[in-house]
Amino acid sequence: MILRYNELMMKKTIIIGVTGGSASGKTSVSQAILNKFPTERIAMIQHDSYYKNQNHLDFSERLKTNYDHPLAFDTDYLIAQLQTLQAGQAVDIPIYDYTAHTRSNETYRQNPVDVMIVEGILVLEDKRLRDMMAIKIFVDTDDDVRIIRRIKRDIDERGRSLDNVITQYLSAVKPMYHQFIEPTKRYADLIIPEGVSNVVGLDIIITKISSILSENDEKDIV
Ligand SMILES: Nc1ncnc2c1ncn2[C@@H]1O[C@H](COP(=O)(O)OP(=O)(O)O)[C@@H](O)[C@H]1O
Ligand SMILES: Nc1ccn([C@@H]2O[C@H](COP(=O)(O)O)[C@@H](O)[C@H]2O)c(=O)n1
Repeated sequence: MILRYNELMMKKTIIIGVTGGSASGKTSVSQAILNKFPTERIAMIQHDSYYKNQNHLDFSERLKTNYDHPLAFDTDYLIAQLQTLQAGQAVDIPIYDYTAHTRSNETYRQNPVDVMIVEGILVLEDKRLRDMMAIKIFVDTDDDVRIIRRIKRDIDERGRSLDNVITQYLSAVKPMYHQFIEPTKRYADLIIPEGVSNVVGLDIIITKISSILSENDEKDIV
């Protein structure tokens, strides 16, 4: 009985999934949440950090990968690293290079935190990952808004041409969204239209996280 009581009082990292289509505003929503809390209590891991390593492929071969398909990700590694964090140990997370279409040689150290946001287009697609999440959020933004944002971002930040963004959008991003991402909306606890502009939606999430952190503080006192 004492063991059961101790188990109940143990802190375990709460995982919050934030998904939605490409350029829907997942990162902006996650960042807006992070900004409200101390960095030692809440952090974000991006599924994109776990795109498979393609160092063994020529650049021209890397361009043929479908980056919007679940098989493009090493989700097993993400799950393993989340489990390590939940066991109270730090992990070294890969840093992805969108211009090279592969992992860089760098990693960054992530310490365990009370709340971990796991962000990405397919984080609700994998049942094992979904089952680790206490809260699941879908950022819902119209396709036309997303493609406009994506054109701008991919040209400014990810080393792409306009032709390249349009071809990739029509051949992979759009069909994969409808096949794999949009169907995961049904698993979401909260759907946030328009992402970070949705002040009420953000307030609800921030209030919920504040109460999770307060509960954890009470466990510290006991
Ligand atoms: N509500 C919004 N209004 C205007 N621009 C936005 C909004 N949300 C995101 N953006 C912009 O759209 C781009 C993609 O947003 P981001 O949050 O990185 O999306 P995702 O993580 O879903 O790909 C960024 O340039 C960001 O500044
Ligand atoms: N080498 C890569 C890897 C990924 N992408 C695209 O990134 C999108 C996911 O990132 P968001 O920030 O938009 O959620 C995804 O749609 C991939 O197409 C890429 O273009 N190249």
